[in-house]
Amino acid sequence: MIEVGIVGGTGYTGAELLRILARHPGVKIQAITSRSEAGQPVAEMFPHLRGSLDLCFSEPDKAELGDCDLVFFATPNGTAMQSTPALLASGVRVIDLAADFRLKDPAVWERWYGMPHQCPALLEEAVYGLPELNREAIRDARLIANPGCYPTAVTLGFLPLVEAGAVDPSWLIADAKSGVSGAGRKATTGLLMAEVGESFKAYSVAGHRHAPEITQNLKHFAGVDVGLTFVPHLVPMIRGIEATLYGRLVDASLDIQGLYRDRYAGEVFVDLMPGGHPDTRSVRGANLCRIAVSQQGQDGVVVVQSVIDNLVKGAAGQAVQNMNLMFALPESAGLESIALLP
Ligand SMILES: NC(=O)C1=CN([C@@H]2O[C@H](COP(=O)(O)OP(=O)(O)OC[C@H]3O[C@@H](n4cnc5c(N)ncnc54)[C@H](OP(=O)(O)O)[C@@H]3O)[C@@H](O)[C@H]2O)C=CC1
Ligand SMILES: CC(=O)N[C@@H](CCC(=O)OP(=O)(O)O)C(=O)O
Repeated sequence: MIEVGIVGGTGYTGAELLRILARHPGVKIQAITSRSEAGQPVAEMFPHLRGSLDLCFSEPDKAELGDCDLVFFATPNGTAMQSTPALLASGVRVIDLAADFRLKDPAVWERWYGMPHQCPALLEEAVYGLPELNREAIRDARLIANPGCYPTAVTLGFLPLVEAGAVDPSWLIADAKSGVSGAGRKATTGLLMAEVGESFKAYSVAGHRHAPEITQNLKHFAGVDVGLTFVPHLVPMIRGIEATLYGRLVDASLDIQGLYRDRYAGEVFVDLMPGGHPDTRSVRGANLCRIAVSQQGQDGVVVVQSVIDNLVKGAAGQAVQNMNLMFALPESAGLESIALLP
């Protein structure tokens, strides 16, 4: 059994890790931290875990994380980088669900996250945990930077086109929409039901911190600079991201359906639809990115629709997929649940 610790067990991604790991056949949860709920039984806060998990929350500094095989950080940006060097030194592997190790350039990190990086020497070693891109490197990694939610939907949506050089890399548009759980569990006026219900708006139009992450990914497999316009929106639903992506085909006669089919052949957690319009509820609760691709008109504009559950393929499910690879378990262990309808 892999012995795991979770730092930040009361947040939405931490709770989702607990839901998945409580029934994972190869995992024993050793420690779950919360500063605000330390000492409280986890199943008292999360009754859906009654009978599945018999542990109390503990303070992060008392959780004996150094005895675990793996520690997940489901904490705000800038938290994992404080304790990751010591954990790695004691032989513990780390998966950070936040952004601390996603950007390779510490100056870019500081510009977008507003704080200096505490361990820039680890940025080179950290493996970006998108299995469909980095599967082999993930297997041997000590430190995984679990991708952001929008970057997962957008990168998987654009990947086949950009990797094949099939679109103009200087003209890529990502129009993305997220449910409110993407903003975490902390109380915020702007996330009250009366504020977000029956309304729909764009935000961070001047620049969002996921833009450099997506650009870093696309540039990596395009081999050239990319020009990306990324606009996130907040929609009145709880879970889910829908990203509508636009590119200009270099050759309008390209078989784009075939390109996607070949790229994602054998990928259990990417579903290419033959057409139609994937909706977020078709992936709710599932570790899946569902994609449809089409061409509009004769002028070579390709439109990709990519949907994920932000808390599953966009966070906790992807983290467990990475863990499975790191510990040579079946990649889909613990991740077989089908989406919930309605
Ligand atoms: N929500 C989403 O869809 C996604 C989130 N992420 C990222 O995952 C991370 C967690 O997100 P989410 O679950 O939504 O966040 P939440 O705000 O819902 O939860 C944060 C958790 O971290 C704990 N925490 C806060 N500060 C500290 C600290 N300094 N030291 C230790 N623990 C701390 C909190 O518990 P307590 O205060 O009691 O200790 C809480 O359990 C974030 O970095 C987020 O950006 C990534 C992809 C998607
Ligand atoms: C709806 C909403 O507010 N979404 C968050 C992004 C989700 C997130 O938690 O960001 P990471 O994936 O980088 O951790 C935002 O726009 O800041």
